[in-house]
Amino acid sequence: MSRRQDLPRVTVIGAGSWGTTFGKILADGGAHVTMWARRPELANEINEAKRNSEYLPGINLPREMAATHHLSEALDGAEQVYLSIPSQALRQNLKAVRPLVARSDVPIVSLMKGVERRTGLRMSQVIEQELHCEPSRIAVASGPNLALEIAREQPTAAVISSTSQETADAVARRARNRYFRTFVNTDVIGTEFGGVLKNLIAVAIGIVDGVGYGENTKASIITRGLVEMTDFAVARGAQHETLQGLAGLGDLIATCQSPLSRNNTAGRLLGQGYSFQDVIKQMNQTAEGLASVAPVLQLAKEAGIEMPIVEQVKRVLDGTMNPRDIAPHLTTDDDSPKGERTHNGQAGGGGALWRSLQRTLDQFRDGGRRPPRD
Ligand SMILES: NC(=O)C1=CN([C@@H]2O[C@H](COP(=O)(O)OP(=O)(O)OC[C@H]3O[C@@H](n4cnc5c(N)ncnc54)[C@H](O)[C@@H]3O)[C@@H](O)[C@H]2O)C=CC1
Ligand SMILES: O=C(CO)COP(=O)(O)O
Repeated sequence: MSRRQDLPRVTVIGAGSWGTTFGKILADGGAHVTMWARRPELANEINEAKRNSEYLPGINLPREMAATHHLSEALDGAEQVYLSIPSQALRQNLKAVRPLVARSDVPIVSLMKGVERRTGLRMSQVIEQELHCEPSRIAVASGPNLALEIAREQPTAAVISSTSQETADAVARRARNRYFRTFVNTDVIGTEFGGVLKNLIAVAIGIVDGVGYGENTKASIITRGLVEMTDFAVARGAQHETLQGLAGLGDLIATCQSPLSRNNTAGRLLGQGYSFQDVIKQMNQTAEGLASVAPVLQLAKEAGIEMPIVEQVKRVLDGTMNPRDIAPHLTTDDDSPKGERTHNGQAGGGGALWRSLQRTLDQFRDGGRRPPRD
């Protein structure tokens, strides 16, 4: 594995579709990227053919990308570490990563969009626990980021979030290039939950698509889905505006519209009548939403938040609801008409004032030199 000594070194753990695409983003942005792949044959293919034909068919990878299946080799000298494996496998992998990330100033960046099924924790929380690192060292990347479109270099925006403005800025500067623009924010909770929750709404969209329902149904689910996402995330500590940004509305639109989305695809198969077990067998890539439904509903219950769409996705997954019945159930099933507004949508007064204060503060802090806020 040869390395250009003059380039900044970054490591991506996980060489699936998003890990490899992000590696390409970083390499095209001027870094030397070392991918860690679980399987040696995939590492060989990336090294020798500059391809990852299973996950990114037809894409040529940059010369500045190398790969290894040895974790210690992958992490050697990394200035930033990006994590992109299925959320349910993160904790066990971090146990092996921990002794290898010796420097305490290396930012750790989550590219993942799931919550841990057993604990309900977000990925940044799992990282904090397993790597014993300060939250300020952790960043998350999210947004409307369908891997294959970005690998084809189609212009895309994303948001990098960290509780530390400095960490968010450093990662955003590294993770950008001519086709990939990064904004920043400091709302890690909202940014992570945006990515988790839009997957669940995309499963719902897939289900009604599979049934054969049209655009009214889908637009209704997307709109009400955003309300559910916002109510949930704000109740768990997010800022309302984050859910209106790239990591919320932006990603919701991309994922609900695209047949490239694995969550959308899984939903479509369910809507066509396949059982949950059949869908799992047919999916050869990660559909995070399927594992996130139960922990999200548990967190919603604890926060006293109603999520009728997500509830019904769970019932379809459990086989206790016919996918055809999902559409009439866009609100909870009582007779009283519901107000359309989100629980937390009273942002009109206090929220607007807060936003304008924040913008002013940002301008003072930034002096225009930082990546823009999402
Ligand atoms: N593909 C996409 O368009 C995007 C995906 N994401 C997120 O990125 C994360 C990773 O997803 P993808 O790369 O798309 O999934 P993928 O299914 O394409 O790849 C997953 C990778 O993890 C590896 N893996 C599977 N089980 C593992 C284990 N137990 N230990 C270590 N490695 C394991 C696989 O071999 C594969 O290399 C997910 O959280 C997903 O939500 C985020 C944005 C875009
Ligand atoms: O997160 C994504 C796009 O932003 C990818 O969505 P899927 O995981 O459903 O493919």
